[in-house]
Amino acid sequence: QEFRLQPTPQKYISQDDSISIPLQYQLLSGNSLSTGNTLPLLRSLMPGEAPKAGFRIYIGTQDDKTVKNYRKRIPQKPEGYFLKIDKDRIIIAGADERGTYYGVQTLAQLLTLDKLPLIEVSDYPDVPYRGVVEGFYGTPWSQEARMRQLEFYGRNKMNVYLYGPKDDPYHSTPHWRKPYPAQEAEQIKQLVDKARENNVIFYWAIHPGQDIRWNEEDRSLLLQKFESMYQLGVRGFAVFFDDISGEGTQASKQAELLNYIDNHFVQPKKDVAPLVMCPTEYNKSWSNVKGGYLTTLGEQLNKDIQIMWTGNKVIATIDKPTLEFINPLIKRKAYIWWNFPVSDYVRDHLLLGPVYGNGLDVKDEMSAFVSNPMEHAESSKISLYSVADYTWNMEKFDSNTSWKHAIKDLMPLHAEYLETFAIHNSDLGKNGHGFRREESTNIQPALSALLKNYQEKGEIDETAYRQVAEECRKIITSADMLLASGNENRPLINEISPWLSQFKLVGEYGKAVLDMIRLQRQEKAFLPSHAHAQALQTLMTDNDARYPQGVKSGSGQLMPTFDALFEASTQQYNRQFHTALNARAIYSPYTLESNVAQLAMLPTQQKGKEGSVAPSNEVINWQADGSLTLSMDRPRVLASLRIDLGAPEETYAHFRLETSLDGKEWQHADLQTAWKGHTLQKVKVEGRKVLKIRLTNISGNEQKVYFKTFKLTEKE
Ligand SMILES: CCCC(=O)N[C@H]1/C(=N/OC(=O)Nc2ccccc2)O[C@H](CO)[C@@H](O)[C@@H]1O
Repeated sequence: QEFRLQPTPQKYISQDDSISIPLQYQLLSGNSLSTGNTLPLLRSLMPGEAPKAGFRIYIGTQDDKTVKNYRKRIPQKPEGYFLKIDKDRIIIAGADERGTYYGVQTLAQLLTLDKLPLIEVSDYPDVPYRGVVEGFYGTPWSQEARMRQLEFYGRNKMNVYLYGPKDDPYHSTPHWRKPYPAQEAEQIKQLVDKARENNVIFYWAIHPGQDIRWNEEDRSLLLQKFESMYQLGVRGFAVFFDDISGEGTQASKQAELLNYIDNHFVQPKKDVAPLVMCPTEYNKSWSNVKGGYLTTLGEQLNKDIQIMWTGNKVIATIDKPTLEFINPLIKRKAYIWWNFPVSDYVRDHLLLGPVYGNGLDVKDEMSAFVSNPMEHAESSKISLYSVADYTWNMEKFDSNTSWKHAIKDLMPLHAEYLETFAIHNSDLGKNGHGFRREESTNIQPALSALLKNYQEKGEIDETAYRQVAEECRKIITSADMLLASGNENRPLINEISPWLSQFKLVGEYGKAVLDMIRLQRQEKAFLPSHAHAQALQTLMTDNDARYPQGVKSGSGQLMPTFDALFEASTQQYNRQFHTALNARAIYSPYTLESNVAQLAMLPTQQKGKEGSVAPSNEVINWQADGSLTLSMDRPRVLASLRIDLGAPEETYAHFRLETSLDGKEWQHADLQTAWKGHTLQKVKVEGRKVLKIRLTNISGNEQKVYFKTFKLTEKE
């Protein structure tokens, strides 16, 4: 693709002329820039500063006399800037310090061209706060990953990063009251310094709700913790009340605490960004408007306190009606927490597709738009690049153009291969939130034409066949090219390599299945392709041992089509040659349904005769009457069932275990008698034929348990 500025500027005028990049220049900079990272950035980009040089660079904010002649050209918007490149000078004039910094970031992109175009850019962001909330369940990002992220945000004009990883014990229960130990504190300080260098506001979030008490003591402990973070350099603070139950959920208490923090900490400090809070009712499907939680916050919270919102559901795209619902209730513009590309509820999938589905007409209805990303930091950059683009200049946002450039930005030398990989690894698969994404859009018409013609008429659509064969070749090549891409983006390849290996198998499987439908009338030649296809199916399901969360690739369109063609051609062959070849593609025959949200996200796995639900690494808040149901694709005879809730014996008395052959009639299975003294229950289900297994909390109260083992073995 041709060159573009990222994000798309509000106004860009080109004189269709250019100059060679000045090797020497005289710098006239305003006093306002004497601190901060704007001048260091400029000097790192253009090292030829010389007092007597003819070429001049004028840089400053609108109060500086160095840019007073251009004052009127500066957009009067926060973070706005005016950038002009002329034959003998460059002017970078910002409405404020961050705007000037952004002007330099835009210049940095132009300096990657062979010659500097003579242009004028008048630019500013549509959405005031733009960035990322590290707010997912699962392995928090590493220090190195976070440092790289902050540089990425500086380059893409994102101005906030909210630190709130659910699994950091000092962010949430049990240690939110305690200061960080020295080592972790030093790491936070490093991040804060890196954020300042990239003009990003580092927000530190606290998640006290699970056990906060509404008293003087906890309030002062929370303020002391904020004070200790302030000493580390933190200048942005957030309080998250999401995913909690009990006392902590009262709106008036939450408002009282937040106003106190605002009045006694944020305002008096003068150099702290507006306080941000995440409400307990943070999406429409969970809100009970009549209950008054949101209106209480709206009425009682100080006006400058920001209130987060994920939309009509936990995972949802944001459109005008979404904001027309929430803004009047909270009496301010919602601070959008967008739960994409977060994948902590579909950890076997990578979400690398385009950012789409959010309204382009909502720039004035939100105070912020921050993305909750995947635990895979580098992989998340495909989406984050587009979020930066969307929030800076919303009306000009083009999902597909942005996606292509995001990929080129991530791996310029392997962009075409990464694009092939990304387009086939974008859907989430079935999940508890019901949120899906398009996948394999480039080849989807050929896949459905090929399958339709074959299934309905037993014929091969030659055009579709050729296109699918070509795509399989590209898939195999792309996987190898990316795995062998060396150090272009080693951190990215380290994250995605399990999926790259799986992706290659998907390509091979497609080729084998195409051979099968081609050779289906040839009694001997068909067999090796059938055998190879089965071998590939086995290899594609075997990876679970190495990766407990599972590794799925091409699960939206490619695999369902290839599996359907495998089954149809084998059935056809069996009919024609009176054989009994296995005509069932191996895929996980187990599906999980649960109304316990933290369980609903867990993938199921099959290894030979073993079927299991992936273990969870967090405490499960198993609500009263909450249940988990494991369903098979067909009735199977059990040899054993092992359940480990990581809790003492008596806990199992709170649960009822049942099996069913039809999903209607349920038989009790005894959890208690199986195994004295250990937490691992070996349930006596020997020889029982089941279609479904269900575990229910019948205690009438919420149970806190671990979900360590839920594993069945089938009889041979
Ligand atoms: C303002 C947004 C709060 C939020 O989204 N919280 C979590 C979140 N909460 O969603 C739930 O469904 N949470 C939940 C519901 C009931 C019981 C326990 C957790 O979903 C995201 C995707 O899984 C997680 O990454 C988030 O940390």
